[in-house]
Amino acid sequence: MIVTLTANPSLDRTVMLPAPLQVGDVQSAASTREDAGGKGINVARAITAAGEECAAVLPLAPDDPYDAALRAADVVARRVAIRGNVRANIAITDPAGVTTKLNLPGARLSPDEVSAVVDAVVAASVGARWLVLAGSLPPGVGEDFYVRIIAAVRAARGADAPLIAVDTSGSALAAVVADGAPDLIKPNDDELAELVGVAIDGSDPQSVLHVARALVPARVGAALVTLGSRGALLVAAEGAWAAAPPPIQVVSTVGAGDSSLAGYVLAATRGADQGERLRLAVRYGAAAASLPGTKAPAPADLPTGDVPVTRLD
Ligand SMILES: O=P(O)(O)OC[C@@]1(O)O[C@H](CO)[C@@H](O)[C@@H]1O
Repeated sequence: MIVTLTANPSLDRTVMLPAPLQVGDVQSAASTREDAGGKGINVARAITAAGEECAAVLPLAPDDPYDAALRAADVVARRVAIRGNVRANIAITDPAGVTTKLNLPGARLSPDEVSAVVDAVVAASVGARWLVLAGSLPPGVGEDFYVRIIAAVRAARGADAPLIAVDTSGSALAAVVADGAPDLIKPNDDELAELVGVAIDGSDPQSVLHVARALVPARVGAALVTLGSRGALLVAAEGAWAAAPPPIQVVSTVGAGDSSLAGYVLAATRGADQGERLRLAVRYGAAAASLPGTKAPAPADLPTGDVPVTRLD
């Protein structure tokens, strides 16, 4: 069983343009779509589509329009009732796959709502093998929110606590790395550079590895560093690997990182070694990038091309 938390879900509206975006101009869209989004929901959709048991915890007002999209998304949701409404995030894509994204802050949670989310994650984590904490934090929860969740789950579950993966950025990621001892983080190269405070050349695997090694294994169990069209790096205690994606036609890059994380967790749950986890992560990321909007990939969407995995150290 895998559990995800989406503290800050979003109704993802994707506007598909027939030509590149012209900032400041009027343009007609070719089509639009709406997905129940937010990083933990996206991870849960990919994991569920792969046939693994998964529950997605999220704060959600009972009458929120987001719920209709969530019901269509085919995930087992554990809703924590709140008063505010889910934000709507906008993505604009063009025929070349260039994706422009506008993300809103999200609804503020009251202290009672924050506690209810923590309690819901602790309750959902019974019997879970992985807990995925994913996405930005909404106003009101505090930048150490994921640290608080990790501590609560580990205190409640003890030796049976799930492995914990975190996909976030900025101060929330800094807090987790400082005090949360997560089993896995999934930054992209920009997020990793901001975290460590040094420039990274994403085209040079050794540059990424050097920076990630400042964290792994001293502060986090492993780092899955996604590099967009260049693939990803996995840095673990026992070694580091790089993998390049197969050629694909990019449609929308929204959710590609989430699908990579889903691929890693799926492979880990099935007992795969680190190299195979990275390979599946890259295949899932590529599949998501080849789909429109925030559509999560199913196994049938995975690219058939080769994904070479190279050992780095
Ligand atoms: O503001 P956050 O939580 O960092 O990102 C939110 C978001 O961009 O992440 C997903 C793609 O990764 C989308 O479904 C969603 O709109």
